[in-house]
Amino acid sequence: MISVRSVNLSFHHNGVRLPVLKDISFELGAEDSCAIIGPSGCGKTSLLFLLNGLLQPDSGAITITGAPRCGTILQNFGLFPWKSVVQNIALGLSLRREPADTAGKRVKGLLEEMELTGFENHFPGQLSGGMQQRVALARALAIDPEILYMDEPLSSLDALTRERLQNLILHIGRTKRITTVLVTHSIEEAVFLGRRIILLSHRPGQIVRILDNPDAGSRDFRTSESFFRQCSTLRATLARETDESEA
Ligand SMILES: Nc1ncnc2c1ncn2[C@@H]1O[C@H](COP(=O)(O)OP(=O)(O)OP(=O)(O)O)[C@@H](O)[C@H]1O
Repeated sequence: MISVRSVNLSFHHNGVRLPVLKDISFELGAEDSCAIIGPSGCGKTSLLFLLNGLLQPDSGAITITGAPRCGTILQNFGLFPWKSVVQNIALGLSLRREPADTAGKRVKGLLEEMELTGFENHFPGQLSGGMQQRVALARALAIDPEILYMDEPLSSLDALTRERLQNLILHIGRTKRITTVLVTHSIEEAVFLGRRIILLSHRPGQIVRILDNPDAGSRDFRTSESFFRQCSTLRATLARETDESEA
């Protein structure tokens, strides 16, 4: 469904070309769940932006079959502080000029699903981090996406809220049959949510390894032996990669 072939990306800054991603190739199938992890500044967000079309590669090709509907959750939730919960959730629907009655029903359903009923007219600044994240999730889900891109969606949350929302993302991905692509700094989160884990090197980011993680996909996985084993493998690979780049 998503095919990335020999993709290179660089930015130009003050007349200097800064290579950011180098020779990236991978494929994801429908309903796959993928986590992208790597050192700070290695190009994870840039890769996500290439996938969702916000950036174009210098060379190589990204092919996504079937023109699927895509939702994106940006770092720090990306909510509009001056818009209410309802207005934030309805944003994608308004942009698509969805009739008010269908949009209203959809938003009401999502408010219930994300346990936000009663907070319709609150502004993001009046909500906890976990609630803001549920608003961001509701907004991304409002357009009924087939692919959901998430850029460190849970990084600013406390441990338990983070686990609850990881469970929610897992549940949503499975029940709504959405392909999910998640950028994260957390080894545990990558292993819990990614059936395929793409590990990038230091900038310019190259794929060091794609780890198959077929047991991801159930809540119980978090406490299983296989989970801890996969976390150790990923941690060791990440540490090795960081050491080599700093040597
Ligand atoms: N628009 C831009 N113009 C110039 N340089 C940029 C631009 N966007 C990103 N960069 C640089 O490209 C590199 C990769 O950035 P990116 O945000 O993709 O990395 P990241 O792995 O997501 O980082 P982090 O883990 O810190 O969030 C960084 O060095 C960043 O400073």
